[in-house]
Amino acid sequence: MTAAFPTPAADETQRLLSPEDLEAALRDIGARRYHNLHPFHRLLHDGKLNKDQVRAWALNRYYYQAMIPVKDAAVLARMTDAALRRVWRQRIVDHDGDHPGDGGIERWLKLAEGVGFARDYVLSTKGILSATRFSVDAYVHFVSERSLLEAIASSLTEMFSPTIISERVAGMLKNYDFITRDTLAYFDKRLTQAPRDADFALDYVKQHATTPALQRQAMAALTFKCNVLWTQLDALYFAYVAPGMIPPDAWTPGTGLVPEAPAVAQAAGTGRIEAGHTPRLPRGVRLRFDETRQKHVLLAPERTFDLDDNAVAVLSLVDGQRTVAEIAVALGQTYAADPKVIEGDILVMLNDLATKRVLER
Ligand SMILES: O=C(O)c1cc(C(=O)O)c2c(n1)C(=O)C(=O)c1cc(C(=O)O)[nH]c1-2
Repeated sequence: MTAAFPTPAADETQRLLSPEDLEAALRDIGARRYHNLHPFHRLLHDGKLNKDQVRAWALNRYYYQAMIPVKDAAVLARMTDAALRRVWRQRIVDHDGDHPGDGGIERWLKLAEGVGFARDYVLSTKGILSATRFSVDAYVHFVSERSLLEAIASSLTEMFSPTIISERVAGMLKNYDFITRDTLAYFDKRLTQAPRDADFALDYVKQHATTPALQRQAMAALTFKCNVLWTQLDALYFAYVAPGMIPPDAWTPGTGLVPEAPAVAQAAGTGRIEAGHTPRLPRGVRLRFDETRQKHVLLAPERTFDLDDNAVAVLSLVDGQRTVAEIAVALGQTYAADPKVIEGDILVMLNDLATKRVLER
């Protein structure tokens, strides 16, 4: 099965690397293949995703988080040395916690809830992409079937995670107004857990990869794991960014969420929009055509809302001059429809936008 992995050049295959050179070779794999380089992460960290795309990331990544302790239990089951198990079992405790309400998985659920998901929907894993499931499950199978050295080496992506985590937390806090420090609390603990885990795993690999063949296996295991992470982002990009082809049964925007509180419009001071009001876009909110995704969006500071054709037709007439009733008459003429019926529909739509604070009267 190792044929599936890239074969090193012939003169490299027989050479035993010093532990330092082995570490350098492993770091080089990360420098070229770690998921910080993936375009989806670049968009995520730079604030270029809309809220639904961030939601898709949080939802799918939940499956990775939930399966990490399953993976680590499989690694633990390969260990015949009690001292080794004592160290490794901490990883399971970190994710599961010591009691209900504690641990990394719980903190990831908070992150998913923080971006709007209903907890039960996330827990059900119903909406995750099949490709996410395939990649994560492949990781669990890998550590169950390969040698202990390969299982441990495959966790070495964590050598590179502190950098990406710092970049992600800073970028998301700066670029998305729906993300708070509380929502991202998951990552606080990882900043100390990941280096501790990675140092241990790296020492183990440097000590136990004592032949050229074993060193190649360790490198291939890390390459495989980089691919586990990379393919998850490929799948997210394909489904939710471009071409935006969401597979059957995967999460679609608008589902699995906790309904937004109806009082938000009032709290935001916008008030309900009625037929006689003249709606307008608040300062900083613009109607724009997104060339990449070939659709109209409403661009608000640090947020983007996808618009359907009806919303675009209405918002093209929202100019701070026309009343809702006048907009309904204009659209009634364009579409040869009863303005009163249109007015009712427009009011629902406009008030929904007002609730999201991208429209005011
Ligand atoms: O946020 C990230 O980019 C990131 C990356 C990785 C990784 O490199 O595998 C892990 C995590 N986070 C993480 O939170 C985590 O618990 C984790 C466990 C493992 C592992 O292979 O055992 N990797 C990672």
